[in-house]
Amino acid sequence: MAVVELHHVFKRYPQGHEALRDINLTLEAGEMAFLTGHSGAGKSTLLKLIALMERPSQGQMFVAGRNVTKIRRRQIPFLRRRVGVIFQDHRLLFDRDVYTNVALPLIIAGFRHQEVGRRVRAALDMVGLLDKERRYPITLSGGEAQRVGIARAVVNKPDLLLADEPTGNLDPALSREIMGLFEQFNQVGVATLIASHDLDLIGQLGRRTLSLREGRLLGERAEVPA
Ligand SMILES: Nc1ncnc2c1ncn2[C@@H]1O[C@H](COP(=O)(O)OP(=O)(O)OP(=O)(O)O)[C@@H](O)[C@H]1O
Repeated sequence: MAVVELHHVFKRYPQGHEALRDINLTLEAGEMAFLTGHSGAGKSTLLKLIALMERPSQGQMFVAGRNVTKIRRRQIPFLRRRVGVIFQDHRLLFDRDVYTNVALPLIIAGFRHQEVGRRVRAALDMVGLLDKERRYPITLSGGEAQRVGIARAVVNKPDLLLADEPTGNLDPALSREIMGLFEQFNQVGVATLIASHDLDLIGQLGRRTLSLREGRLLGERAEVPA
Protein backbone atom coordinates (compact mmCIF):
# COMPACT_ATOMS: atom_id res chain seq x y z
CA MET A 1 0.00 0.00 0.00
CA ALA A 2 1.23 3.49 -0.81
CA VAL A 3 1.45 6.00 2.04
CA VAL A 4 1.99 8.92 -0.37
CA GLU A 5 0.79 9.21 -3.96
CA LEU A 6 1.09 12.32 -6.09
CA HIS A 7 -0.34 12.46 -9.60
CA HIS A 8 0.57 15.37 -11.87
CA VAL A 9 0.95 17.75 -8.95
CA PHE A 10 1.80 21.41 -9.54
CA LYS A 11 2.33 24.12 -6.95
CA ARG A 12 2.19 27.77 -7.85
CA TYR A 13 2.57 30.24 -4.98
CA PRO A 14 0.22 33.23 -4.90
CA GLN A 15 2.93 35.56 -6.23
CA GLY A 16 3.03 33.40 -9.35
CA HIS A 17 6.17 31.38 -8.77
CA GLU A 18 5.81 27.78 -9.95
CA ALA A 19 7.63 25.81 -7.26
CA LEU A 20 6.60 22.29 -8.40
CA ARG A 21 5.74 21.05 -11.88
CA ASP A 22 4.05 17.82 -12.81
CA ILE A 23 5.24 15.74 -9.87
CA ASN A 24 4.40 12.02 -9.94
CA LEU A 25 5.55 10.16 -6.88
CA THR A 26 4.70 7.08 -4.85
CA LEU A 27 6.13 6.27 -1.44
CA GLU A 28 5.17 2.82 -0.22
CA ALA A 29 4.20 2.10 3.38
CA GLY A 30 7.38 1.50 5.36
CA GLU A 31 9.68 2.85 2.64
CA MET A 32 12.61 5.21 3.31
CA ALA A 33 13.71 7.72 0.67
CA PHE A 34 15.72 10.91 0.31
CA LEU A 35 14.86 14.07 -1.54
CA THR A 36 17.70 16.18 -2.94
CA GLY A 37 18.04 19.21 -5.19
CA HIS A 38 19.57 22.67 -5.38
CA SER A 39 18.43 25.51 -3.16
CA GLY A 40 15.00 26.58 -4.37
CA ALA A 41 14.40 23.31 -6.28
CA GLY A 42 11.15 22.76 -4.36
CA LYS A 43 12.13 20.26 -1.63
CA SER A 44 10.45 22.11 1.24
CA THR A 45 7.42 22.82 -0.90
CA LEU A 46 7.00 19.13 -1.71
CA LEU A 47 7.25 18.18 1.97
CA LYS A 48 4.77 20.92 2.91
CA LEU A 49 2.25 19.61 0.38
CA ILE A 50 2.52 16.08 1.77
CA ALA A 51 2.27 17.44 5.35
CA LEU A 52 -0.88 19.35 4.29
CA MET A 53 0.76 22.66 5.24
CA GLU A 54 0.34 23.90 1.65
CA ARG A 55 -2.19 23.02 -1.03
CA PRO A 56 -1.42 21.84 -4.57
CA SER A 57 -2.52 24.14 -7.40
CA GLN A 58 -3.23 21.18 -9.65
CA GLY A 59 -3.07 17.40 -9.57
CA GLN A 60 -4.19 14.70 -7.15
CA MET A 61 -2.69 13.71 -3.82
CA PHE A 62 -3.25 10.74 -1.53
CA VAL A 63 -1.74 10.60 1.98
CA ALA A 64 -2.19 7.66 4.35
CA GLY A 65 -4.77 6.13 2.03
CA ARG A 66 -6.94 9.25 1.76
CA ASN A 67 -7.55 11.53 -1.15
CA VAL A 68 -6.36 14.84 0.31
CA THR A 69 -6.53 16.89 -2.88
CA LYS A 70 -9.50 18.85 -1.63
CA ILE A 71 -9.50 17.92 2.03
CA ARG A 72 -11.49 20.33 4.22
CA ARG A 73 -9.52 22.51 6.56
CA ARG A 74 -11.17 21.11 9.69
CA GLN A 75 -10.25 17.53 8.71
CA ILE A 76 -6.56 18.33 8.38
CA PRO A 77 -5.65 17.96 12.10
CA PHE A 78 -6.93 14.36 12.10
CA LEU A 79 -4.81 13.40 9.14
CA ARG A 80 -1.80 15.36 10.40
CA ARG A 81 -1.62 12.91 13.33
CA ARG A 82 -0.62 10.24 10.85
CA VAL A 83 2.33 12.36 9.68
CA GLY A 84 5.30 13.43 11.82
CA VAL A 85 7.25 16.48 10.63
CA ILE A 86 10.83 17.44 11.56
CA PHE A 87 12.38 20.79 10.68
CA GLN A 88 16.02 21.83 10.46
CA ASP A 89 15.56 24.40 13.23
CA HIS A 90 13.49 21.85 15.24
CA ARG A 91 10.95 24.55 16.26
CA LEU A 92 10.82 23.63 19.92
CA LEU A 93 8.97 25.82 22.41
CA PHE A 94 11.70 27.48 24.43
CA ASP A 95 9.52 28.22 27.45
CA ARG A 96 8.55 24.55 27.85
CA ASP A 97 10.70 21.66 29.00
CA VAL A 98 11.64 18.66 26.89
CA TYR A 99 8.81 16.53 28.28
CA THR A 100 6.14 19.12 27.46
CA ASN A 101 7.53 19.77 23.98
CA VAL A 102 7.25 16.08 23.15
CA ALA A 103 3.87 15.75 24.88
CA LEU A 104 2.19 18.60 22.98
CA PRO A 105 0.89 16.63 19.99
CA LEU A 106 -0.69 14.12 22.39
CA ILE A 107 -2.19 16.79 24.63
CA ILE A 108 -3.69 18.49 21.55
CA ALA A 109 -5.04 15.12 20.39
CA GLY A 110 -6.74 14.71 23.79
CA PHE A 111 -4.84 11.70 25.16
CA ARG A 112 -5.26 10.91 28.86
CA HIS A 113 -2.54 12.06 31.23
CA GLN A 114 -1.25 8.56 31.92
CA GLU A 115 -1.08 7.60 28.26
CA VAL A 116 0.75 10.87 27.50
CA GLY A 117 3.40 10.02 30.10
CA ARG A 118 3.83 6.50 28.81
CA ARG A 119 4.20 7.55 25.20
CA VAL A 120 6.44 10.55 25.85
CA ARG A 121 8.86 8.42 27.86
CA ALA A 122 8.89 5.73 25.19
CA ALA A 123 9.69 8.35 22.52
CA LEU A 124 12.40 9.99 24.66
CA ASP A 125 13.88 6.58 25.36
CA MET A 126 14.07 5.83 21.63
CA VAL A 127 16.07 9.00 20.99
CA GLY A 128 18.23 8.49 24.09
CA LEU A 129 17.00 11.51 26.08
CA LEU A 130 15.06 9.94 28.91
CA ASP A 131 17.31 11.61 31.48
CA LYS A 132 16.75 15.09 30.02
CA GLU A 133 12.96 15.38 30.22
CA ARG A 134 13.02 18.33 32.66
CA ARG A 135 15.62 20.30 30.72
CA TYR A 136 14.73 23.41 28.73
CA PRO A 137 15.66 23.54 25.03
CA ILE A 138 18.17 26.36 25.58
CA THR A 139 20.32 24.00 27.68
CA LEU A 140 20.51 21.31 24.97
CA SER A 141 23.14 20.80 22.28
CA GLY A 142 22.08 21.04 18.62
CA GLY A 143 22.01 17.27 18.26
CA GLU A 144 19.94 16.85 21.44
CA ALA A 145 17.46 19.53 20.36
CA GLN A 146 17.05 17.79 17.02
CA ARG A 147 16.42 14.49 18.84
CA VAL A 148 13.68 16.17 20.88
CA GLY A 149 12.13 17.31 17.59
CA ILE A 150 12.26 13.72 16.36
CA ALA A 151 10.69 12.39 19.57
CA ARG A 152 7.86 14.93 19.17
CA ALA A 153 7.35 13.82 15.56
CA VAL A 154 7.11 10.11 16.41
CA VAL A 155 5.15 10.35 19.67
CA ASN A 156 1.82 10.00 17.82
CA LYS A 157 3.10 6.80 16.13
CA PRO A 158 2.73 8.24 12.62
CA ASP A 159 2.64 6.19 9.40
CA LEU A 160 4.92 8.72 7.77
CA LEU A 161 7.86 10.88 8.89
CA LEU A 162 8.85 13.92 6.86
CA ALA A 163 12.12 15.68 7.64
CA ASP A 164 13.33 18.92 6.07
CA GLU A 165 17.14 19.18 6.27
CA PRO A 166 17.19 17.53 9.71
CA THR A 167 21.00 17.51 9.82
CA GLY A 168 21.56 20.93 8.23
CA ASN A 169 23.14 22.43 11.35
CA LEU A 170 24.99 19.36 12.61
CA ASP A 171 28.52 18.06 12.12
CA PRO A 172 29.09 14.81 10.16
CA ALA A 173 29.20 12.50 13.20
CA LEU A 174 25.97 13.90 14.67
CA SER A 175 24.34 13.87 11.24
CA ARG A 176 25.12 10.18 10.89
CA GLU A 177 23.65 9.58 14.34
CA ILE A 178 20.42 11.40 13.46
CA MET A 179 20.11 9.43 10.22
CA GLY A 180 20.62 6.27 12.29
CA LEU A 181 17.56 7.23 14.32
CA PHE A 182 15.50 7.63 11.15
CA GLU A 183 16.68 4.19 10.04
CA GLN A 184 15.56 2.75 13.38
CA PHE A 185 12.06 4.20 13.05
CA ASN A 186 11.94 3.03 9.47
CA GLN A 187 12.84 -0.48 10.58
CA VAL A 188 9.72 -0.61 12.69
CA GLY A 189 7.62 0.29 9.67
CA VAL A 190 7.42 4.11 9.55
CA ALA A 191 7.71 5.44 5.99
CA THR A 192 10.29 8.22 5.89
CA LEU A 193 11.04 11.00 3.40
CA ILE A 194 14.06 13.17 4.19
CA ALA A 195 15.06 16.30 2.28
CA SER A 196 18.80 16.83 2.45
CA HIS A 197 21.68 18.57 0.67
CA ASP A 198 24.16 16.14 2.17
CA LEU A 199 24.95 13.95 -0.82
CA ASP A 200 27.87 12.22 0.95
CA LEU A 201 25.66 11.07 3.79
CA ILE A 202 22.84 10.03 1.45
CA GLY A 203 25.35 8.08 -0.63
CA GLN A 204 26.48 6.16 2.46
CA LEU A 205 22.94 5.12 3.30
CA GLY A 206 22.14 3.58 -0.10
CA ARG A 207 18.41 4.36 -0.17
CA ARG A 208 16.05 5.46 -2.90
CA THR A 209 16.89 9.05 -3.82
CA LEU A 210 14.54 11.48 -5.52
CA SER A 211 16.04 14.59 -7.11
CA LEU A 212 14.30 17.85 -7.85
CA ARG A 213 15.53 20.41 -10.32
CA GLU A 214 13.61 23.64 -10.80
CA GLY A 215 10.44 22.06 -9.51
CA ARG A 216 10.61 18.89 -11.59
CA LEU A 217 11.40 15.40 -10.38
CA LEU A 218 14.35 13.89 -12.24
CA GLY A 219 15.09 10.20 -12.78
CA GLU A 220 15.67 8.24 -9.60
CA ARG A 221 18.75 6.55 -8.34
CA ALA A 222 17.95 2.95 -7.50
CA GLU A 223 18.29 1.59 -3.99
CA VAL A 224 21.71 0.04 -3.39
CA PRO A 225 21.61 -2.98 -1.09
CA ALA A 226 23.35 -2.26 2.24
N1 LIG B 1 5.55 30.87 0.65
C1 LIG B 1 6.13 31.10 -0.56
N2 LIG B 1 5.68 32.07 -1.37
C2 LIG B 1 6.22 32.27 -2.57
N3 LIG B 1 7.25 31.57 -3.09
C3 LIG B 1 7.75 30.59 -2.33
C4 LIG B 1 7.23 30.29 -1.02
N4 LIG B 1 7.92 29.26 -0.50
C5 LIG B 1 8.83 28.92 -1.43
N5 LIG B 1 8.74 29.71 -2.53
C6 LIG B 1 9.55 29.63 -3.75
O1 LIG B 1 9.38 28.33 -4.30
C7 LIG B 1 10.62 27.81 -4.77
C8 LIG B 1 10.91 26.49 -4.07
O2 LIG B 1 11.20 26.76 -2.69
P1 LIG B 1 11.49 25.61 -1.64
O3 LIG B 1 11.65 26.27 -0.31
O4 LIG B 1 10.49 24.55 -1.79
O5 LIG B 1 12.90 25.06 -2.15
P2 LIG B 1 13.98 24.13 -1.44
O6 LIG B 1 14.42 23.14 -2.47
O7 LIG B 1 13.43 23.60 -0.17
O8 LIG B 1 15.14 25.15 -1.14
P3 LIG B 1 16.20 25.20 0.08
O9 LIG B 1 17.09 24.02 -0.09
O10 LIG B 1 16.92 26.50 -0.14
O11 LIG B 1 15.40 25.16 1.35
C9 LIG B 1 11.66 28.90 -4.52
O12 LIG B 1 11.83 29.64 -5.72
C10 LIG B 1 11.04 29.76 -3.45
O13 LIG B 1 11.45 31.09 -3.56
